[in-house]
Amino acid sequence: MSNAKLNKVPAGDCPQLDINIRVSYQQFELAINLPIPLKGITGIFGHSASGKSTLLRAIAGLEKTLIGDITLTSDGVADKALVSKTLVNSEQGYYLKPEARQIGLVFQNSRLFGHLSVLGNLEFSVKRCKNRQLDLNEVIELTELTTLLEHQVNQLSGGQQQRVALARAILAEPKLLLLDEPLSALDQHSKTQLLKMMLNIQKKLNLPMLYVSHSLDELQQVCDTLLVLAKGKVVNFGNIHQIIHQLNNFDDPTLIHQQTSLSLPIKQFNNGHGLAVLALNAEQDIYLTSDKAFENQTQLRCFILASDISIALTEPSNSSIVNHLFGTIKQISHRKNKVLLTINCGSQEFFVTISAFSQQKLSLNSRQQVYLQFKASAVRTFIH
Ligand SMILES: Nc1ncnc2c1ncn2[C@@H]1O[C@H](COP(=O)(O)OP(=O)(O)OP(=O)(O)O)[C@@H](O)[C@H]1O
Repeated sequence: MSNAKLNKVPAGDCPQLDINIRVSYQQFELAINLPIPLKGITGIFGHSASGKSTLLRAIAGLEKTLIGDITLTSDGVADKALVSKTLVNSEQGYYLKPEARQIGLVFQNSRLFGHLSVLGNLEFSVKRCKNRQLDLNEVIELTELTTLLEHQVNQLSGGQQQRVALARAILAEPKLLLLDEPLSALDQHSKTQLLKMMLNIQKKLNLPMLYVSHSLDELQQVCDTLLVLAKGKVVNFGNIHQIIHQLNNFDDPTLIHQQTSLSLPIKQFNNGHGLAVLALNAEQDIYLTSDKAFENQTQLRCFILASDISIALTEPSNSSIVNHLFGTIKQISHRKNKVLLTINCGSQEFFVTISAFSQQKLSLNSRQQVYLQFKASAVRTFIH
């Protein structure tokens, strides 16, 4: 048991997962060497068969052929100081069993106990949890299951079942929660409800989550950090907005829609004309269609598709388009008959696609000063 011994690491550091592994199948190899700071919700994104689920399974202890090591550094139970725990170290022949890892899992189709009620499923999880700290009623409230407790789980909708799966995973009091496409079988309303719930649970319980999805749209709503996989390898890892901007120039044009991804402070919920105002920087604002839901927030996550922004050489004055930003072209990248412009508006980068024809017509060059224009309706937000 020497590897399971809890080695204290200096307090003040953040919880972290240190991964240095290889998982080999006949046609596929996952090779990851990466420390993942466990802050908030980390998205794991990539095409189908890029290795996202294999990575989660390796962390959970479900990949027996794994070579390498994984260490989880998290809060201790007694004094909250950080402690590191080896989950696997193949060189030393050490594999901690999945149930001893303190890692929760929610899948696309989480298998609940069909013969038990919602409450029965939750109580089962409570009974198995040692050193219980969480209050069952608090978790029931967080997952909005109060009115469903007596229902049989096989009579619930997909969204309701996923909420039970989430509650059950949380009640095991994991140090880390792994979510593998938990929303993919749900309708839009249930997706939005669950995303809001995940965010709330993450904050209230300070529970780090790794969230696998092939939908960037879902990840953008809740994740602070993004890990991108391609063919079993890490392509990018870091702040979600920066990573999305790096992916704009990625070789594979099918991975994302090229865009500017932003989190900005709300200056005004409604300017009296149905538009909300976001502060881009000291000099420039962004206008977007106002929504009542903005009133509870101080910061807004939003994105603008590169194809929704156009370029003018002089400031447009006789236009119905409300957003005119002044910027300097930083980079011009050609792809077939399209051109991707990276434009600095203050310290914020914007991404704009125009035709090669337009670029020639305007004789655009790097370091040239231009105006970006886009409608209020082109600023897409995530409303919870
Ligand atoms: N048990 C296994 N035996 C052989 N090959 C496997 C096994 N499990 C996964 N693979 C292969 O590993 C690759 C990565 O699979 P994985 O499920 O991790 O991808 P993914 O990114 O999660 O894909 P998706 O988004 O479609 O769920 C695939 O090519 C898959 O066929």
